[in-house]
Amino acid sequence: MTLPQPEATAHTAAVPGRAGLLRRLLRSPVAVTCLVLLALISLAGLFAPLLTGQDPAHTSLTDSLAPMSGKHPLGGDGVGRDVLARLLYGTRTSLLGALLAVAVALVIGVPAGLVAGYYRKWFDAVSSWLANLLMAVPAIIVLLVVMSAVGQNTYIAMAVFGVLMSPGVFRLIRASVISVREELYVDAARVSGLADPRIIRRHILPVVQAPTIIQAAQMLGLGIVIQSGLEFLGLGSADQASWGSMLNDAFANIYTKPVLMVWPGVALAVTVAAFGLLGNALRDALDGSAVKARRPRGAAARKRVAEKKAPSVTPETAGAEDALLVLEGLKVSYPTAEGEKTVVDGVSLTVRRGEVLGLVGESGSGKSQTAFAVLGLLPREARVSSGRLVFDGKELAGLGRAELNRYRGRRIAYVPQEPMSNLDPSFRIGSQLVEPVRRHLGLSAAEAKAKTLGLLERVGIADPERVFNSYPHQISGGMAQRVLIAGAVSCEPDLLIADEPTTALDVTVQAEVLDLIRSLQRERNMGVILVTHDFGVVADICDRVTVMQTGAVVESAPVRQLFAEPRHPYTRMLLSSTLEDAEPRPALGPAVPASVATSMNTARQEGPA
Ligand SMILES: Nc1ncnc2c1ncn2[C@@H]1O[C@H](COP(=O)(O)OP(=O)(O)OP(=O)(O)O)[C@@H](O)[C@H]1O
Repeated sequence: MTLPQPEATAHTAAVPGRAGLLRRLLRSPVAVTCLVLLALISLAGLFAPLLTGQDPAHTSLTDSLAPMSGKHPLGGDGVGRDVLARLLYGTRTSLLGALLAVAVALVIGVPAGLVAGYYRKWFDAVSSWLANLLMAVPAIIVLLVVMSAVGQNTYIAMAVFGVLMSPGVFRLIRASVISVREELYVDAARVSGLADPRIIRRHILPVVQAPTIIQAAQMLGLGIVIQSGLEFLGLGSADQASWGSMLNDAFANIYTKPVLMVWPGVALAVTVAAFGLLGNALRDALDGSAVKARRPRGAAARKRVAEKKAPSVTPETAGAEDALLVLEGLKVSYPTAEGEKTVVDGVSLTVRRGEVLGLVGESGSGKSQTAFAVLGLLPREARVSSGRLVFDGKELAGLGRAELNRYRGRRIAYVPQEPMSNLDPSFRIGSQLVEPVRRHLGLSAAEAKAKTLGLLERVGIADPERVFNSYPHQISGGMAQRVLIAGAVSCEPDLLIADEPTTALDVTVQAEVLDLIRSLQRERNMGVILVTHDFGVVADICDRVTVMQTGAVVESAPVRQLFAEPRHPYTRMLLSSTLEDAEPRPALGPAVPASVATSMNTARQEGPA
């Protein structure tokens, strides 16, 4: 069945890619000026032997403080060395020294920040402690000690300075990774079974590259200043021309020939300012291209039901013969300042093949936490214990991430609440859908594309080719949810977990998306866990319902039975607040009584529970 597609394309603007970034950068006069200046300075250093025939280290007492002449276009310094030659060759020393320091800082800081931010745990604790320690050490003292130990070698000093700058890079990268690893599209990538290195390469690195480039530009300027400072203090290599050593010589002759200060001073000021301003221009150009607003997952619990908890009614027990998923005694808690807070308390449920299980309860009752526990997606700080978590006869509790990835995406799929946040804004939809298909089903690129286009058509997208080539911001929310449903069923999963899949959509699109999930479920005989707080949705498509209150299951029953005879006071309270005055009628057909579904749809549209 191909569904109608009422939702229109939201935007048609192109996503700014690398070419877009360069274009924007080149539109900034400041950036262009800085780039031109830095290119000229670099070329001057590179082609120094062609630009001057003088040896920068050659001293001649007769040329001491010589005025400008054909032989010495910028004159001679205190010991008769050619100032122009020293300026040109000094460019090499300054730029190479700064580049070395930045390279060392990035080589240490970037991988350490990535690992600490992504994996956290002991590595994060140890590396953060080391970073704090290094930042507390006064850099100049360390450099002086190193130079007195290893001799006056500028490059060794700059490599050590790179080590001292690495904590800054580490902190920046770690903070960027932590903010992006909680993004829903990163969770979605995990759920689709992608391995960590791939997630880091595709979803994390593109986000951290912008701050890294900006930081590198700033550090280059700083590196040049520090390197010149050391040379000015006379701590550099004596036989090496550098802007710092030129300043040192100029300072010694400041009263007799003050102009000697001008050349290295101008070179230093222009280069450092160009790096700083280029960093700012890069930041401006990148602004807005990283669409990374962090969205909180799940809503905070709203008002608690005043009603005292009654004992649970027909709690779910395992053991159904055709059980696809058996969860027993799941407990999830979080450490808080007031002690441990239990948010899921002994939840048991069973999903059979081809069955849609509705998981209902008010906001904060623990539905999403239960679903995330099955998916292995709970935050690291969560303490999880469960008697059993058995999927298709295999115990999943305690499996490592790599083993879990054999199930996630391939056999257990996930449809999230907020479709847009689950698509990475920097990649085309096609590439996001094709990758898990290729990985899990081992298809070639062409086969995976053909399959994906077929799926997009199947989920009711009228122009699959266009959507395949679009970026997420170019499609509507309803279309994005169809895309995610296509992605979820692409590897033919046995179990689909849909966490409030229609909450973020408008009412007309909600019904279509529910229809789609139901028809795909029947077509593929999938087990489905549908997390919702909406009894109308339950009535529409569920076979059985499990009701949760404050982290525990209070009632579990076939859907018709639950609507006809709700036994737990909490279920009755939820139903009455949903149905208002509507009377549930006895069953009319094989699924939920049509009248119940209709009345509840009406209630749902008129006012939510
Ligand atoms: N990282 C966390 N740390 C502490 N408590 C948390 C954390 N994540 C969720 N919780 C708490 O767990 C409880 C259950 O949350 P959950 O998201 O499962 O509720 P829900 O029933 O799905 O509600 P909703 O429909 O609003 O999403 C809530 O009280 C929530 O505040």
